[in-house]
Amino acid sequence: LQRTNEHATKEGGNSLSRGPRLLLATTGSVASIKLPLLIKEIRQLEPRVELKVVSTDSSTHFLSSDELESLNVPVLRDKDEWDSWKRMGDPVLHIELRNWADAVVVAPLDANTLAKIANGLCDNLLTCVLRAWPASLPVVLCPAMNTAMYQNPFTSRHTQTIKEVLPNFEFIDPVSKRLACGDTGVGAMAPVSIIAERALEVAKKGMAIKEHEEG
Ligand SMILES: CC(C)(CO)[C@@H](O)C(=O)NCCC(=O)N/C=C\S
Repeated sequence: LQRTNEHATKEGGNSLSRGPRLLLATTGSVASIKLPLLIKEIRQLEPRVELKVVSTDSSTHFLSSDELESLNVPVLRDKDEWDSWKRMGDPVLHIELRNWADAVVVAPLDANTLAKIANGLCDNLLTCVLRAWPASLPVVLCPAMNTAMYQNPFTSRHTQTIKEVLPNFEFIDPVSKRLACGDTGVGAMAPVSIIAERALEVAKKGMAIKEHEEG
């Protein structure tokens, strides 16, 4: 329980005393291997940033646990939700994270999670955070998938739906590069440098919005 309380906003901490709070998320794309690079880049740009990571169970195939340990960042998984709630009054992890973060960056966003967001599905920690996410705060989605998957009509339909229903969600589109399966084509996650720069911009914007809302 102690672990999850750390997500609660610190009472009395004035806004100048904290850096932007960024929730990074990885999903079931090979591009999840870029998480350590993304974290390093973000910390170089803004050493005061506070980071937490949510990794879907599919994503864990691409992230070795000892590599995650060395990242020196809390990585929350679906099981953490179940470990931390036993009875009424216990913290609800996806709400704790929703209240803690100034912005969310999903890098990489796999086709499955794109489809879930577009249809309001929330069957894991990440999609529950996004389903509860405030309309006033930013989310950045970085799709990454095989070209054939990216060209499937559902990709553009789901993307368009999200842009219409959730205008505070924005996309950093994939690029054409050599993919994990050997193909070369559109579907590779955008460059880490671009994602890191945008991640900090939206985290600072989210922090300012929250300060304004909290008065
Ligand atoms: C994996 C990485 C990061 C290597 O530079 C790049 O190719 C990428 O984002 N690929 C998109 C995901 C992918 O490849 N999918 C799986 C089957 S093709």
